Amino acid sequence: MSLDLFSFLARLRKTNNPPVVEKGANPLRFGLLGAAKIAPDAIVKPIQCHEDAVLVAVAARDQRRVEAFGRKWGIPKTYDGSNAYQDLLDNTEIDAVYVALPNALHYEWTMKALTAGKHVLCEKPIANNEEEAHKMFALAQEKNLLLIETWQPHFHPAVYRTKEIIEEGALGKIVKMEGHLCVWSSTFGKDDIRFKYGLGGGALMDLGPYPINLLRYLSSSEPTVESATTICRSKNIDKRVKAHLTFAESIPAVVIVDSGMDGWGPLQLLPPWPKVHGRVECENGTVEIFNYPLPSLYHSITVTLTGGKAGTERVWKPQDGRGEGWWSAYRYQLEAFIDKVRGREPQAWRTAEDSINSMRIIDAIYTKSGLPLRQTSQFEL
Ligand SMILES: NC(=O)C1=CN([C@@H]2O[C@H](COP(=O)(O)OP(=O)(O)OC[C@H]3O[C@@H](n4cnc5c(N)ncnc54)[C@H](OP(=O)(O)O)[C@@H]3O)[C@@H](O)[C@H]2O)C=CC1
Ligand SMILES: O=C1OC[C@@H](O)[C@H](O)[C@H]1O
Repeated sequence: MSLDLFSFLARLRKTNNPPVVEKGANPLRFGLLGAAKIAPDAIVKPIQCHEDAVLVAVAARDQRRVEAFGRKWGIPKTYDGSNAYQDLLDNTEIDAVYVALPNALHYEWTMKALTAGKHVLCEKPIANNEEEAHKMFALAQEKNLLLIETWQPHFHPAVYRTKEIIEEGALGKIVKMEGHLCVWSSTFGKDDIRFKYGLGGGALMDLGPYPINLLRYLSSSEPTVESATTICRSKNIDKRVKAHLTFAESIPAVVIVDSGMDGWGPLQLLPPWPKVHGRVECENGTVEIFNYPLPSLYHSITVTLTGGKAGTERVWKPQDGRGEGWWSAYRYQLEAFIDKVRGREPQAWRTAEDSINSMRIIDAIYTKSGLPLRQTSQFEL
């Protein structure tokens, strides 16, 4: 499939500025915990273009900031101050919340949201550690509410297509795998939540879910962690992590994440080419997906057969099923969430087990590398 620049830019423009659609009779009412940087792309815009969802409120600590956020995104109700998040949860007109808080607060506010009777989409990683993840999903089950960790690549048809290529069988069995997510050091400010141990920081927490989940998804198997090495930027805050894993049938794999790649050029002011690919080597060839974390921005799926013949695909919408070429992975994810709440079978889903295992692997990598697990929340129900 060739990549025509005009349609590429037109698609991207629509992904970033999706149409605001008319809502149905009784849309699912969402509240947003935290006026976070990720929120516009991950939930505000997807809701704008979903006819069965409406964002009714946002809560943030600072009044000026939350009011500005509410105005910018047309959110009718704002909550501020030290009780803002709980005030939003006390709003009985809200059906579901999106938790966009630092990792260390995911447990507390998901537990509180479930207690308040809300369905929850919680940002990745779901918790500080596996122990917390177990308790969160146990409460969701007890309350008969939906809880999902938002790892959006799982919902994008390009990532699905990569799995399908492997499962079609022509490439033969998987022999080895690698997954990368390495980004420029200037991506984050010095005070970023990702650099604070008490907020659940660390490159593995922030970036690790991407390659770990990609390889689990593509191979439909769970790994054991053999070894891991880290480079830290400060005490207990990993900047770069390299982990060796073994998946089912003894498939070796390597996962590399880095939150501090050097720039290049004068004073290293220019961004490096990010390492954002997953590669699966099989008996008869390899498949590589470039930019699986943000496939709606751009991606490529390249299959190279042993002997040299290569082909590249780009997949923006599913062959069967709902979706538009301009939908972001977050939009596909919201579609699945709403399908599930409404009792319909979603096109893709992430189970409790999936998220709990993801935390188990993160914990195991920290342990193997000699770094402590992220601290369990002090919050008790
Ligand atoms: N799925 C994805 O593609 C992505 C997911 N993420 C995830 O989303 C979450 C938020 O990340 P991001 O948007 O980058 O982060 P931000 O720093 O922009 O947002 C964090 C939010 O947490 C709130 N907050 C509450 N307590 C604290 C505290 N003690 N210190 C700092 N902030 C606090 C702030 O809320 P307030 O508004 O109340 O001031 C802020 O809005 C993380 O879990 C991250 O892993 C991030 C990027 C991409
Ligand atoms: O979820 C994320 O996706 C992309 C990364 O650059 C970012 O740090 C992370 O939070």
